[in-house]
Amino acid sequence: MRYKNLTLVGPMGAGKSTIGRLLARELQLSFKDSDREIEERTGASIPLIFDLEGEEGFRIREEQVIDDLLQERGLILATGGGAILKPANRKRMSSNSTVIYLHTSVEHQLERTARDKNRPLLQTENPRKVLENLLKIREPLYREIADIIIETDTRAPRLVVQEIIDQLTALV
Ligand SMILES: Nc1ncnc2c1ncn2[C@@H]1O[C@H](COP(=O)(O)OP(=O)(O)O)[C@@H](O)[C@H]1O
Ligand SMILES: O=C(O)C1=C[C@@H](OP(=O)(O)O)[C@@H](O)[C@H](O)C1
Ligand SMILES: [Mg+2]
Repeated sequence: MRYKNLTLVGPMGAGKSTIGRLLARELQLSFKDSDREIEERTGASIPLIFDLEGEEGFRIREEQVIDDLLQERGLILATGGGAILKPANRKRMSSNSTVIYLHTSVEHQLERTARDKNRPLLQTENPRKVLENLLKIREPLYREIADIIIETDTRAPRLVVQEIIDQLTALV
């Protein structure tokens, strides 16, 4: 195993879930998505968890899942866009993985999330404003923990994967 764990961070629509799966296939590593893991453990969808427990309840579950999953080795972990908010998560990601920030403009985030109703924070009148406001708070945190930053606006998923592999190879 050349790599320790790899964690993908970035805003909604950055492609964390999509790229993580492709990258895991390419590197023959196992793949986990923290949102899917929460859904499997609870038997509830992300929107239902937000309805029943609020964002705060969801964040507690997310922290537990990230802590558990990053105990492993050789894992590719796609996180949710807000996972970097908790200092404990940032610490766990930094110490137990190489962190890859998938950078994406709000314009592309909007395009990529428009048809998907499974992101409770975007079920509003003005998702653009929500994404802009979230990015103001979160962008410095993504940058703070990133070992590698990958631009995704100009690359199809396959090329994002290739760029990640190129940058990882340059790191070691
Ligand atoms: N680099 C890319 N170029 C074009 N579309 C993409 C890219 N990355 C992801 N997508 C598409 O955007 C949508 C959201 O991707 P997803 O992996 O769910 O993002 P995230 O997990 O970061 O919220 C999906 O339909 C996916 O196919
Ligand atoms: O940005 C966020 O706060 C969230 C992002 C979502 O994951 P994706 O980034 O994979 O869409 C999911 O964790 C939840 O809806 C909250
Ligand atoms: Mg995702």
